[in-house]
Amino acid sequence: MMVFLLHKESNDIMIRILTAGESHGPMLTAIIEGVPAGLHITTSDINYDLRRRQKGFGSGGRMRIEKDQIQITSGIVENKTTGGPISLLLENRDYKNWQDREIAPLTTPRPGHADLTGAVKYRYPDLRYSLERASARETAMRVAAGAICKKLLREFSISVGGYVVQLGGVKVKMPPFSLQQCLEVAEKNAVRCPNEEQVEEIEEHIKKAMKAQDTLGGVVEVFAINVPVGLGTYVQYDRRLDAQIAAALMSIPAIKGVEFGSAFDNAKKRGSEVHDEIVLHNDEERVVRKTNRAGGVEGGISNGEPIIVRIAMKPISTVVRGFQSVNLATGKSELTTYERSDFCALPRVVPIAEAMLSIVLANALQQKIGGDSIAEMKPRFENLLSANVKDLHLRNEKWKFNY
Ligand SMILES: Cc1cc2nc3c(=O)[nH]c(=O)nc-3n(C[C@H](O)[C@H](O)[C@H](O)COP(=O)(O)O)c2cc1C
Ligand SMILES: C=C(O[C@@H]1CC(C(=O)O)=C[C@@H](OP(=O)(O)O)[C@H]1O)C(=O)O
Repeated sequence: MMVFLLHKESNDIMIRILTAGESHGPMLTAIIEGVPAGLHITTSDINYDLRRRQKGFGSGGRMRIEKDQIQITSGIVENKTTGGPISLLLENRDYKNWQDREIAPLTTPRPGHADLTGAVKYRYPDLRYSLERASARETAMRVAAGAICKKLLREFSISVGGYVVQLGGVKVKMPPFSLQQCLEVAEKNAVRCPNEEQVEEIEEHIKKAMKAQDTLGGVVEVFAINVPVGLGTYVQYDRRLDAQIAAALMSIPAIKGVEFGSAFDNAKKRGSEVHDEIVLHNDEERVVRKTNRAGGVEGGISNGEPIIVRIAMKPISTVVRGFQSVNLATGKSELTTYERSDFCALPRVVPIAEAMLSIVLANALQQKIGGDSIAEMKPRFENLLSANVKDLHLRNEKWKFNY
């Protein structure tokens, strides 16, 4: 029984996700490996977040075509995970509109897209191949996989959320709410703004850009609460929790900046104004922080404070007026052409960012405590939580650092 309760870091247990599919192909696929057995999952759990990913003011015509509904094809039997790989399918309803159509090749690369880089790298005969796979359509599968990871985290009372904190040049005046309350307010409006008083202003801002046939980006904040101390590690660069979170968030198409806590503001200040002082909690059994400017990670390890990360999205690259480019078939200078596009996808990035954060945290938790089933993980997690600074038994005598 003692062995059962011991938790050790295990690198071979891993939650891994692979997705496949083209934006206008018949369907998208995901395989999720490493989810422990016994986790309750229904299609509604996944569809809930898929619906959230489709909702957002500023979307283009495509979101009126797709009605994302997941199909579970393995790894979940009678609404419980088996521990085997989970496979998911999602139909692209737009496929039938492209099927059997004669499609002119795309030969003039659009700046801000993978058109040119992908075609040069893979030697494509048509730039469309790049956009088909680089498209953010694929993030639907990340959200589906993320919904499973979220459910796993929730078994351990860890919750993840997000909202918009800046849209284009409009900064949200953050209300004096908890992170969870901000999420709840934001979910009630189409721009995912945590301040009800600014919803109209933000919608107007998007409307103006749309009227000018232009596009917008902005900043999203994602958070995770009740994350235990000890996820991630500094022992190798790629195992640092902040590095893993940053990479996962940066992998979302059009995300070009990541900030932990108030990192960019901190950079302007003196150290004495920035670092989060350590104080005894009322019960004196554990230590907590007076502030959380670090955003919940120190030395690549979660420190028990909420993980708070902001991500910057560039304005959507496809603009109606077009950009100067070169037609690679004729060698002539040409304006890019416009087919269809989102004007602002920022509100829809919130569930995608939540999914990416959940995937990283679920994997880090699995690495920390291990376990093939929820039943096995639960006591290990309790053991992790009950550990506190008093258990450290730090020595209080002089010593020599000898090898
Ligand atoms: C939810 C979401 C929707 C997007 N919709 C569009 C779109 O309609 N038009 C567009 O040009 N880019 C859109 N993008 C961004 C492109 O996918 C992205 O800029 C492009 O693939 C190049 O990748 P990069 O910006 O990461 O370099 C969207 C991104 C996200 C996250
Ligand atoms: C399909 C989705 O997003 C798409 C992402 C995208 C891009 O270039 O990334 C371009 C648009 O697609 P289309 O070219 O078909 O209009 C978006 O609608 C989705 O989010 O499900």
